[in-house]
Amino acid sequence: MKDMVEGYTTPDGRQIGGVLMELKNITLRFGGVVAIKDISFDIREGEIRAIIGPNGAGKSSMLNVISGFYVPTEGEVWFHGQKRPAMRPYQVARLGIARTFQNIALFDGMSVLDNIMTGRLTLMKSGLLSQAMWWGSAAAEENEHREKVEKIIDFLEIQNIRKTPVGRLPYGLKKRVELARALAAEPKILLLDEPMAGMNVEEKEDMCRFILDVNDEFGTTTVLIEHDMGVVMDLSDRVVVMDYGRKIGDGPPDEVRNNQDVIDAYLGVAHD
Ligand SMILES: Nc1ncnc2c1ncn2[C@@H]1O[C@H](COP(=O)(O)OP(=O)(O)OP(=O)(O)O)[C@@H](O)[C@H]1O
Repeated sequence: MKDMVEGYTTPDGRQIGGVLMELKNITLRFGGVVAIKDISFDIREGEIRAIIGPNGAGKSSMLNVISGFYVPTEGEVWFHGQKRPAMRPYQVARLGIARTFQNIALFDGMSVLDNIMTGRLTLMKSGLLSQAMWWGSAAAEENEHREKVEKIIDFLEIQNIRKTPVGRLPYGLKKRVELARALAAEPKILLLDEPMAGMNVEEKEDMCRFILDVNDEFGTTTVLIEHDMGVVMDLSDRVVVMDYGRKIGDGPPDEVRNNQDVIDAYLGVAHD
């Protein structure tokens, strides 16, 4: 049963905690285009939260508001019980929000290991110069970062490609490396923008398993956009449904699946 203050227990017995982030009456305009219209929802500690909707519904825009890439025209973002001021994306990243991208954004010429290490940049204390010179505390710090990264590499079962340049990897593995890099930042909230896009069935199954295992092992709160309905319904604890910038549904997968507005939106039924 859901307890809106303390959290709730999922049907598979996982304990979901209190509210970690709250989006309050978010509106986002691009000139005359209203990408998001007065949407509110929350994200709870340990939850896998999906945002779905037809093309152009405003899902990526919403993810960009959460990641700080877009500042909403109206409305507020609350994180850890405090209103988040307008920030640059790197400042939001330092708060513990990491993401993957719809189109893979890795450094093709760099090894898997080095790509994942870039995920730790926001956590590094010593400057680039002392790191480059391998000076004192920088050396100790780098060892610590390496250990964390190796743990993630083991966890995501990519040991055998750790030295391979990313450009040589098949698509499904590149997506896994992106997940690894985002995890390297030890995020409080992990944002996944279409993590299964372009994957075959086997790759999708692997990615689903890893997302669930990450949630299990690290307790990471995850927000994902995904078009594959089977995946969304299997993975998520709660789903926000957007259509033409508005929220038309919000709840557990079964509830959302039976919501007539949601069914109409996906069937393309006209609305006012
Ligand atoms: N930078 C931008 N400038 C102008 N309009 C934009 C911008 N980004 C998004 N939009 C518009 O905002 C609306 C929502 O777009 P958004 O990309 O958020 O939808 P989406 O649900 O993620 O779509 P898709 O599933 O196709 O990726 C669309 O009408 C889009 O054209």
